[in-house]
Amino acid sequence: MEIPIDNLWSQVLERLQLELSRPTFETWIKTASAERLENNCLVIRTPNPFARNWLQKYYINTIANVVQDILGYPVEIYLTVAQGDSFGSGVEGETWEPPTVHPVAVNVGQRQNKTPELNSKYVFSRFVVGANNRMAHAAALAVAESPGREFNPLFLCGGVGLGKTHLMQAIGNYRWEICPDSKIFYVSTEQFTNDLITAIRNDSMQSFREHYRAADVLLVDDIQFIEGKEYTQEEFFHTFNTLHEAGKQVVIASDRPPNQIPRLQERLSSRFSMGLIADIQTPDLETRMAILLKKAEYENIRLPRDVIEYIAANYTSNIRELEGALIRALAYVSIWGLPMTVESITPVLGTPHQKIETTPDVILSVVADAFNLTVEDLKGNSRRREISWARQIGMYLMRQHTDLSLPRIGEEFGGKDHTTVMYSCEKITQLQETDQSLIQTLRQLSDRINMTSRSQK
Ligand SMILES: Nc1ncnc2c1ncn2[C@@H]1O[C@H](COP(=O)(O)OP(=O)(O)OP(=O)(O)O)[C@@H](O)[C@H]1O
Repeated sequence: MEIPIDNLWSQVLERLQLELSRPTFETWIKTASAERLENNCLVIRTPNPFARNWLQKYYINTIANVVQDILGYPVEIYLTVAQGDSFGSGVEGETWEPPTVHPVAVNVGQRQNKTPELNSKYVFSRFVVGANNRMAHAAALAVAESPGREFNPLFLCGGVGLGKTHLMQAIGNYRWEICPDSKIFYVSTEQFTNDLITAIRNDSMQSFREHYRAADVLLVDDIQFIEGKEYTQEEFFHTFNTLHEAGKQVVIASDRPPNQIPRLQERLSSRFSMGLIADIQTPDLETRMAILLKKAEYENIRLPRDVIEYIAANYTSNIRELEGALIRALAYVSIWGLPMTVESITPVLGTPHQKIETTPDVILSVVADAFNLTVEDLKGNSRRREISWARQIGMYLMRQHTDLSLPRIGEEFGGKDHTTVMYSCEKITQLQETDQSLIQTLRQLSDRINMTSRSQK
């Protein structure tokens, strides 16, 4: 017999209250409610789109595990947004929808599990055209309208997070709109190499070649990673030639022009240059503001002009970071019920040196919570990999967020030596030079530390 929904939810709350820190529980879990349980799907209602996104990102697995424990069978969790959310955003009764993706038919050798997909948000209508990307945009549109003609290959190049993937996938999405049967293959260079290795290992080179050479439009991302990979270059050269000769479109994205990719075979470099090389520069202030406006428009949110200007002025070189800043600002004001003003969002977007007063306990509990550990784990002596990793991150964050000396931080972590703290801080600092996801994790943890500290004032 099915358990009544209210009963189920109160059991879930009881369990989560024990598992999660108080601020996390109060902010994200307590404000949500269970709506119905149907066909092994539990629908949970959240107060606003940001709470939904946050739960989706950080706590969906924890909730699913607890529900499974209680019910004795696995359920899928669907998150919806309550009518009339606290932003007055006009998003009414928004329901959870699975993201629309266009799966690309892939069947190379044994590889069935990884299906590259096009992001349905990466369309031309969502791309803001400015002086920095005008040519790349026009070329992409021309290719989308008549593939295999004028610009073949189209080689898009530009720095990190400036819209290469967006434009490239917009071509794919556009083609799909017009011609749903066309074979659009989007692949990262790394994936191409992995497919090749799998095909060699499984003795299925024939199907690997047939697969890639059947594309109507081949979109290859991050081609700079092909450097020095002789066999991948060889195979890609032949794939490219076959497609090009058959009048099929190839679009390539890279963080630099072909002639600056080291250890790239000359014949490939010259083929990459025989169509059009269109570069994307960093956007100017007006374009960055227009991007924020467009983003807000799609999210149904009204943003004051000075807020847009403030964010755009502070995030100049990477649009992914610009978007991230907007999302963080929105989450912050939503959670604390603040008005959307420059003053409200400064603490969360301010410079890293702007510290909100916090305590070691807050940092310990935020870090423990984020890694599904306990504060005792962080203070203990276990050398289990996940525990020492979380401990190193915790030490680094304590150094960043407080004025405590290295020995004092060591004490907070159960009496560790100051050299251990120093080593951890140096290691985490160094890793950030190459690890984007670590930077993001640290930023999210910093936000949570700031939010929690603010709530305890
Ligand atoms: N002109 C634009 N208008 C609207 N959104 C944009 C624009 N340029 C980039 N973006 C957004 O910025 C984010 C990063 O873009 P994208 O992933 O395409 O960058 P990229 O150049 O491929 O980065 P990487 O080098 O890391 O692969 C995406 O969310 C994208 O939608």
